[in-house]
Amino acid sequence: MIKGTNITYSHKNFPILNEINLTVEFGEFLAIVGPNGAGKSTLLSVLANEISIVNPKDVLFKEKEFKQWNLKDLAHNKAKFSQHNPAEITLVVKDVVMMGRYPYFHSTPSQVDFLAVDESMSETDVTHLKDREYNTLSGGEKQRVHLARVLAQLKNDIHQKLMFLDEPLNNLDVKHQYKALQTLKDFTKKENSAIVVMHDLNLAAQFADRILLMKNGKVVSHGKPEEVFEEKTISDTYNFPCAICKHPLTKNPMIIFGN
Ligand SMILES: Nc1ncnc2c1ncn2[C@@H]1O[C@H](COP(=O)(O)OP(=O)(O)OP(=O)(O)O)[C@@H](O)[C@H]1O
Repeated sequence: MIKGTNITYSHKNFPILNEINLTVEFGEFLAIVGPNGAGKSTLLSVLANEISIVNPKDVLFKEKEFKQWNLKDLAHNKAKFSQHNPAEITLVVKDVVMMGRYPYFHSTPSQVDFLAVDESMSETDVTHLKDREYNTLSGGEKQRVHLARVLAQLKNDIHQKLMFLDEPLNNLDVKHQYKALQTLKDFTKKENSAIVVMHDLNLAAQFADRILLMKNGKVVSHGKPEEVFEEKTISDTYNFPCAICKHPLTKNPMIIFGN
């Protein structure tokens, strides 16, 4: 689906990413984790073609460089949920979600676009807010509106799509964190893929197929949750003690930080 080879990136001579290799397969949910400043968001931006790298051949999406893609096709095949959105958007909620459909129509949305918006608002539980001014929403509600917008962008008949999400769980309460992750899991079960930057290691262990653990712009470990979530690796990477046991219900690794 997407392949990164020796991805190296510096900003004004400040090295941020150092020879990162990764492959995300069709149907895979990859969680990128690691301490603050590890380079997670930068890596996601490089993979999503938001930041240019010296050698564009280092990132191949569906075996093509991004510059080989038609922009409209690209917008139908991949979407990104960003950590930072404009503070002010003077639209009502359903129109913000409709922004995700802009790659599909010129001036007037079709029934298909309205349906995609309705479905996405239902998936992130914002249907009851659809006529509210976006600017009056709470932080978590705004976050769910943007998630709906990104989901709406990829509602089409194309197979094997890719969603990038940078800390999508910020500001969400527990129920909505689980609902968002379940929606992403359902998306990946249909041969689509998701690359998600997240801080909650236990949620990553529960939902991700594979984990990419980063520190100082490098990959520390990459593999299944039970391979990556190992006591010494995690406490060394975060420079904080932890214990790891099996979750009593899910049997996934459960990380408990602190002494
Ligand atoms: N435009 C920039 N100019 C200078 N330094 C930058 C720039 N962008 C990122 N950095 C630095 O690169 C490093 C990686 O940043 P990045 O945002 O990718 O980390 P992160 O792992 O996503 O962190 P966090 O968990 O705090 O969101 C940080 O030290 C950051 O300060």
